[in-house]
Amino acid sequence: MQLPNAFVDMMKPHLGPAWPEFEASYDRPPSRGVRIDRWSVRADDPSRPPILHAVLRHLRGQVPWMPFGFYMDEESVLGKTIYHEAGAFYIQEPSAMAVALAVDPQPGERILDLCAAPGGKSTAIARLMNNLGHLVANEIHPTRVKILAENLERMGAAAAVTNESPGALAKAWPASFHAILVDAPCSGEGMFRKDPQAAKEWSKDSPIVCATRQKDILSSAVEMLLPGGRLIYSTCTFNPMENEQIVAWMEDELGLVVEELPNLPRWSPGRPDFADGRIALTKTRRLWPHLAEGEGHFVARLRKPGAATSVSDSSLDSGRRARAGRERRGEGRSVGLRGTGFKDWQNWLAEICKRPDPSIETPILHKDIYFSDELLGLSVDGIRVLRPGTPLAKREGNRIEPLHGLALRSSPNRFFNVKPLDEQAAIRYMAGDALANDDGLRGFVALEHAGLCLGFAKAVPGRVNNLYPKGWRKQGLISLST
Ligand SMILES: C[S@@+](CC[C@H](N)C(=O)[O-])C[C@H]1O[C@@H](n2cnc3c(N)ncnc32)[C@H](O)[C@@H]1O
Repeated sequence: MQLPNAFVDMMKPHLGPAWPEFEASYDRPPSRGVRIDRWSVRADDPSRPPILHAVLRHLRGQVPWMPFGFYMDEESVLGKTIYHEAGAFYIQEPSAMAVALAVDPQPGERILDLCAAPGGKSTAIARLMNNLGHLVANEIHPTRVKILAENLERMGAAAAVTNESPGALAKAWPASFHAILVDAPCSGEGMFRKDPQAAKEWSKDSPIVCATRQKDILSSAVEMLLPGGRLIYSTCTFNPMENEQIVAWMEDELGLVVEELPNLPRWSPGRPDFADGRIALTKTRRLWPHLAEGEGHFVARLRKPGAATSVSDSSLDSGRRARAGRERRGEGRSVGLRGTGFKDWQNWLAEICKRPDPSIETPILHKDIYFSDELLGLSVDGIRVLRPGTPLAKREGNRIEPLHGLALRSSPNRFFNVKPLDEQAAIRYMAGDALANDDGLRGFVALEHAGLCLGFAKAVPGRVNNLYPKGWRKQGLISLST
């Protein structure tokens, strides 16, 4: 492909003898990948559903640095299947999979993904924590934040979604997070072969403009880190100004300390010679498109000085203790979820779930929607919150009806009423077709296929009403079993 001349002039001296190989990588087709989040991909795991073999037949081998990441051909139909709709996998560029591994999220941690849409890294972070942490996914752009919320919901990821500038969040949430990811808006030099328009829009000023914005975002991010917390910085661009030089700036100006990232297969060390020569920059990592199959990425992890705040010492835990106290007193956390509202929820959950997920037992109620509480203990004054967690159910008068988010976040075996569907029936269900009530079920039913909870239906005598949300319905999803 025709690379911008100023880009060649900038990068060629930096790459030296590697330049021809790097340049040639732009003539290869872009890489695509898939993260299989819901099913175990271990060959010896008996819980692997048989359909996984069919899914793997559509893939081209494992991404070397991601145990549940696989390469996918451009023409793959996986994105048009019921498995995609039910959150079994997330289509993600393979190099981008490196970032959640660098975050290394731990159960119980409070984590902020500051530039999160469309949600590739947030969904991976939630998966790596087994949904046992408190993730806030923020996106500044008002349209992109909606796509983020939908992807988090589809993947059953426990996360709050906010739509704020980093500066506004820093005012509201000082010293609040164990880890913050800044997957920064960048000049996108790793996007050129996927999106030739990105190459046309690139100018020699792009790295400088982007670096200034990145410093602004990072200055806010550091304020929100707990002492001992980690900041993960990543870009999908190659120039030194937005990568090693930003990391050197964070050490000098923000007082952070670079930390060694693992040496995963095909990851290369960062380049001290791209900044002021400081050796610590070898602790950062680059995924070069001529050395690792993927579009390319830069990732660094830095620590804020101070004794690490353990999960149990943090304000998260005081939030949890305060909530436990309110529960003992029979109060909910939010307006409308006190006294009887709270009891109604518990009674309803006990009616439909034989084993409720503990993280949804004490939701908050906002505008008649029950959400899981992922903002636990964080002030929301003046913050645009799209959703404080997963939408679980809605209150209609004195009834409670399950929402799709509850299905996607749950394993089907948590519910009393489960109706297995074969793949063709699941395709019809997701198209919005009516279902036959041939097994005498009554009330809310969770629909199951391949170990996935597809959504809900309501069984009444003689028929089953399809509750698959109208906005999610799709015609013509493709079968993998034929
Ligand atoms: C590289 S993308 C994030 C990709 C995302 N992390 C993922 O894995 O799906 C960067 C995001 O930063 C957002 N952004 C742009 N300007 C911003 C700013 N000044 N502050 C915070 N975020 C910004 C963009 O809208 C974009 O969604």
